Amino acid sequence: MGVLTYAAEAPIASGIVVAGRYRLCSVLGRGGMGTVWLAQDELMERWVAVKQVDLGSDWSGKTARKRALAEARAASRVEHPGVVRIIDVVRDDDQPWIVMEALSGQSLGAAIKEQGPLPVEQVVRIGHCIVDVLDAAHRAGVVHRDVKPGNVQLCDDGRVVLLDFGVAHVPGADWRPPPGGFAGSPAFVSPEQLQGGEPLAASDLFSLGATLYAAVEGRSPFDRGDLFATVLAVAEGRMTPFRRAGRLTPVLEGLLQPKLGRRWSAARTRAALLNL
Ligand SMILES: Nc1ncnc2c1ncn2[C@@H]1O[C@H](COP(=O)(O)OP(=O)(O)OP(=O)(O)O)[C@@H](O)[C@H]1O
Repeated sequence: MGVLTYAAEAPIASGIVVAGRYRLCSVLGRGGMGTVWLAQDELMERWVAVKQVDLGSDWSGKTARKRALAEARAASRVEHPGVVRIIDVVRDDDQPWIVMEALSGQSLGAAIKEQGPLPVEQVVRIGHCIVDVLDAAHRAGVVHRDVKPGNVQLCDDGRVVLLDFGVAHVPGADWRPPPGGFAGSPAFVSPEQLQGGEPLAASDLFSLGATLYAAVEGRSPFDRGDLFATVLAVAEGRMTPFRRAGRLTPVLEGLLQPKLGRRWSAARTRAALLNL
């Protein structure tokens, strides 16, 4: 099969075949919305990743199916090598599954956990890739809303890929996260997102700032160890002072501006990263 790097990791194929075609092999990762499996596409004879979307409290699977379709459509709308390629959305036993290209490597979140703070040059490169992806997404009308280290995949071939469009906003989409709460991850969301405001491209740039900060400093600028304290730190714009960011500091400060009018745009961020 195609991606040979998986051969060693993939154990004996399981007996579970999804949609008569995708044989589940091993778990690639788990998130709040479901489990991502490495699977063999027995028809095309290649490796794929399939995301088993949790049904939550809706046992009929109707909401989960809408959610899965919305996620797949949002990601498919952005044509960029830095966005995970969606192959299909299939239904098996009333459960929706998103079929994607299988990416090698590990998430940025896993890399930080394993290695601690990453070198500035590496974080500059990651920043470059993700700001480019976000710019493409925003031009396509998609706001990701959950940019964080766990959703950035560092592939073995150097590709940096944005994952998980599960709470992305697309105008006119059929499914939206329930109103009232906020979509995203507390330690990485912008203050305006926390207040449940309209989805804005600028909010993704704030989350990019928090993600790059976490990569270079080893933890989110607002992580206080418990949810309430973390949310308060975001709301009050109190970030932990920089210790390792070095020449990345002005870019991170620009992206992490709590006031929308002062926050750096994708173009300004890209230009600044180029000059570092
Ligand atoms: N296409 C893929 N190829 C390889 N690994 C993947 C792929 N998609 C996801 N993963 C792995 O699975 C993990 C969880 O994926 P994902 O973030 O899409 O799930 P989720 O349930 O939506 O998570 P969240 O908690 O952010 O909502 C990722 O951190 C990544 O390591």
